[in-house]
Amino acid sequence: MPKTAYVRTKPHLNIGTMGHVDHGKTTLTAAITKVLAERGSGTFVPFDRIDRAPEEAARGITINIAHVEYETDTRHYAHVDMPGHADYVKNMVTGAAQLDGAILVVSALDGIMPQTAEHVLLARQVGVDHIVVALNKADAVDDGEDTVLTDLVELEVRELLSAHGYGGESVPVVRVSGLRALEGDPRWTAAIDALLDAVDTYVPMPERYVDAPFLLPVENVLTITGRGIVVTGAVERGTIRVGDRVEVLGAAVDTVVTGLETFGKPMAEAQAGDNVALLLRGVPRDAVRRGHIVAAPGSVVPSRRFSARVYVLSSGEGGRTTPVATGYRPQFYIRTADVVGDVDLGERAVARPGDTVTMRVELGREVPLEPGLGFAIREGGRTVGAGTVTSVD
Ligand SMILES: Nc1nc2c(ncn2[C@@H]2O[C@H](COP(=O)(O)OP(=O)(O)OP(=O)(O)O)[C@@H](O)[C@H]2O)c(=O)[nH]1
Ligand SMILES: [Mg+2]
Repeated sequence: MPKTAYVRTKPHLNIGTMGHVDHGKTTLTAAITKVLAERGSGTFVPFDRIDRAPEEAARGITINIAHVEYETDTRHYAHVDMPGHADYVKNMVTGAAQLDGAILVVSALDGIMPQTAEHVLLARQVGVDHIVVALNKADAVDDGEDTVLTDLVELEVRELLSAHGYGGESVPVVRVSGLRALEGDPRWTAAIDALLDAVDTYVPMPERYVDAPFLLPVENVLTITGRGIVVTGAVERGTIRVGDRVEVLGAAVDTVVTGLETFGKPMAEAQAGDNVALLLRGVPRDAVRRGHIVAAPGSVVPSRRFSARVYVLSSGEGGRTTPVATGYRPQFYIRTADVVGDVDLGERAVARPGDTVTMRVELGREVPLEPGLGFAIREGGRTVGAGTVTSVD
């Protein structure tokens, strides 16, 4: 049976759930799809279809990012559910790199925890401009007559967001219970509606550069035996049609797009902002990986060297306790890529935790770079710095 084609009837945005492990991101994601399915706009995606890898089920945590789609009255959304566990921040960064806005999930029982703060910092760095807060597990807080405990958590979250330039006073904070909404409790399904209204109104439709040369940072790669490979990700800019030629930077591959889909629905044309799967003809398995870039041929020149302004996280923010010096070689997280890089601090030579410095970086491999591009610096499983490219050398 031929699959039904994707019909673009509403503006499309990419959002996602982030926050500390176990605060309820996957439960909330399932609840959102359930509430909307009952409104007749989308399909319910149960919890175990989001965390579906055997290791995820066994450990009760999210490891891989998962995508679901849904529609509100005014918009079509691709929603990325990201892992909260400290060991999988790598995967979280890949998910966040595609977002137009994020839902920060904070358990009202626990308040801000280390990955709550780390995710906010990383979101800022990879270019997520708008955050809406879901104060989850509101059903479980023993607040008695007033809501003093939850009020304190809310205050704390607003301060955290302000500290990272998100204007915490004006960020919508909605008290929800993903778990009770999934069970159909009307008080809490109404809270999901309120959360979606906040996302619809607070996260603006970003400008889409549909006329720019095509660029898509690869999030995932699948092999279809005999047909080629499929790469998935969000289109950063431009437009692509079946039959268009592309190159894969990082893999040194020239090829043709032979199929295009979004959430299993074929499309003739994908444009900036769309979350898509591209079928690429004749590309050997294993040639393309997460972090590579699919682009219009000749449209970008990748480079290894750049200058940047970098904030070195303080130890209180989970960063290093000792200074970094010229010769330091951490991992740089740029779009969906992570690449090792050599740091040169010039005459300054050292940077202490808490400092903002200018540095030159030489990456281990070429990636497309441009002034203004944000990135994170990680080392030994923790985030130690956040920066912005100032010039490409
Ligand atoms: N009481 C209560 N429990 C909840 C709520 N939402 C989630 N939980 C419980 O919290 C636990 C963690 O929920 P998940 O949805 O897996 O949390 P998560 O944030 O996706 O976790 P990671 O993806 O591993 O970071 C589960 O036992 C849920 O049943 C809620 O609104 N109220
Ligand atoms: Mg989860």
